[in-house]
Amino acid sequence: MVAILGGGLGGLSTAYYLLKNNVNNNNNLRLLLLEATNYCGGWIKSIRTKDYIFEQGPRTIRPKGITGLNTLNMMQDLGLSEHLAPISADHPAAKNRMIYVNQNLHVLPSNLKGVFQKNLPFSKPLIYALFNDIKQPHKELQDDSIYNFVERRFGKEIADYAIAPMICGICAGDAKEISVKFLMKTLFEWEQNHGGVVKGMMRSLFKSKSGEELQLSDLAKKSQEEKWNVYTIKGGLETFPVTLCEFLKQNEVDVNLNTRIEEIEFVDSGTVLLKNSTGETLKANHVYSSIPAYSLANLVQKQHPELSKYLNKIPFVTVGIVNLYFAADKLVSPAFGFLVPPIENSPILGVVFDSCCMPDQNGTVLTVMLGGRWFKEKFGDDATEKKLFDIAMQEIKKILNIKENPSVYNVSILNKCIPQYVIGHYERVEKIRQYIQNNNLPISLVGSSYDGVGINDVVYSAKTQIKGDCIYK
Ligand SMILES: C=Cc1c2[nH]c(c1C)Cc1[nH]c(c(CCC(=O)O)c1C)Cc1[nH]c(c(C)c1CCC(=O)O)Cc1[nH]c(c(C)c1C=C)C2
Repeated sequence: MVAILGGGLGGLSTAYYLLKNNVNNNNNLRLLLLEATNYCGGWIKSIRTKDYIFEQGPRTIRPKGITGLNTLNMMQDLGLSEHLAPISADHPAAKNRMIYVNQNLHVLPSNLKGVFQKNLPFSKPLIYALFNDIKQPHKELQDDSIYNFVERRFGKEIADYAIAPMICGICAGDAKEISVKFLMKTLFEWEQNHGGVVKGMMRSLFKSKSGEELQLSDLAKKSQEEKWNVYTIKGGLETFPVTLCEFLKQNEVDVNLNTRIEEIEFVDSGTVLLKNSTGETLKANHVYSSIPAYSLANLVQKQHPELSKYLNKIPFVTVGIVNLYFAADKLVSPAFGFLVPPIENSPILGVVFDSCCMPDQNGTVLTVMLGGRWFKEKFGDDATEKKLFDIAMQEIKKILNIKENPSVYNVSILNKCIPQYVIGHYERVEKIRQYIQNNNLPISLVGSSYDGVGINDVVYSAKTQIKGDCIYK
């Protein structure tokens, strides 16, 4: 029996690929998914009514790259093809991404032409950043913060107004702490191996590309032909984990809700005991942990304090989400929304214009994101939903010039929801996996704590982890 800890997208995807593996290899491995709460889907949660959808976690998925195409293959397999709502590259939600600087909203360039023009708040056309890169001397490093790297190669304005807000949008984190390898591994390697980004890029143009071949589903091919930028799911993103969970149950995966594991004991390389909160002990041959690294740290603390210490070194941040529904239509211009660079020292991280990104919404739907890396600093230890709502309203009235109050709203505090891949993250994860291997522990690590925080990354890391675990072949 294989046990899967956690019923978020990481755990569900792990069960899905283990099931596929069973079918492909004619195995009959029993699969048991254990979820501590009464819901499968983790942070992906949608509140739907006939007029609006409030997304409490992620809202869009990227179709591109091997990880994006892989998720589309899974979507088709789950029968979700007709439920997807693509946003094409020329849609305002794809083109108009803004930042709020010096009390003004500025649209970021979205095409090559824009790179040659001067766009506020930048003092020069962005193309000048490449000259900066060519001029910079070589600096040998193992890792660096993404902010330092971009400031060094492309200048402070790009670091402050493009990269730092983008890091807020992706992981609600501080670019001065996040590893450059999180988003720019290839660029960093070009700098380290070839002395600069432009030099590395020129050399790579003459090298043949190699990568994993992925057989594309019709849906994945369609996304390429129609040039999708991102997509959502009609009726809310929650449809994805809910459908995936149903698929697993129909295929005889045991999904146990309200089952909180409190301790893990490794007996030998093929036996592991999972003790739950009611004092019951489950025996498995292998366990896949998709729960946050800090939760796993608690479970292994007694038997493997060193492993627990490494796991606890992966920090997480809390995000406040304020969803707002206004009956009036088009209160904002058509755009994806805006981000506030940390240098502006605002109480909010950004706002998504959901009614522009998602179909079938009457009126105006906005989501204000607050806190992240600065949650405690801005809101203290006793942040209340009322406090977050008041701040969100005050900011959107000021920035978007909205006069009315929302007809409906929802506030969620997502406690420790996004892992932070701080400097040294990848080496730390390597050390954790090395410890597991050296001690022959029958456990594999999946989920957002280790190999990528996005939806596509989480799905893909479940697939690659299972492929690498030779015990099932
Ligand atoms: C709970 C809040 C979340 C914030 N980021 C994420 C969540 C769940 C996760 C996330 N969002 C994006 C990515 C990148 C890769 C992907 O899968 O699409 C991840 C992992 C994309 C994204 N979401 C927002 C922005 C501005 C971006 C950046 C890229 C883009 O322009 O598409 C909206 C947004 N998310 C967060 C904030 C603070 C925010 C602000 C408007 C945090």
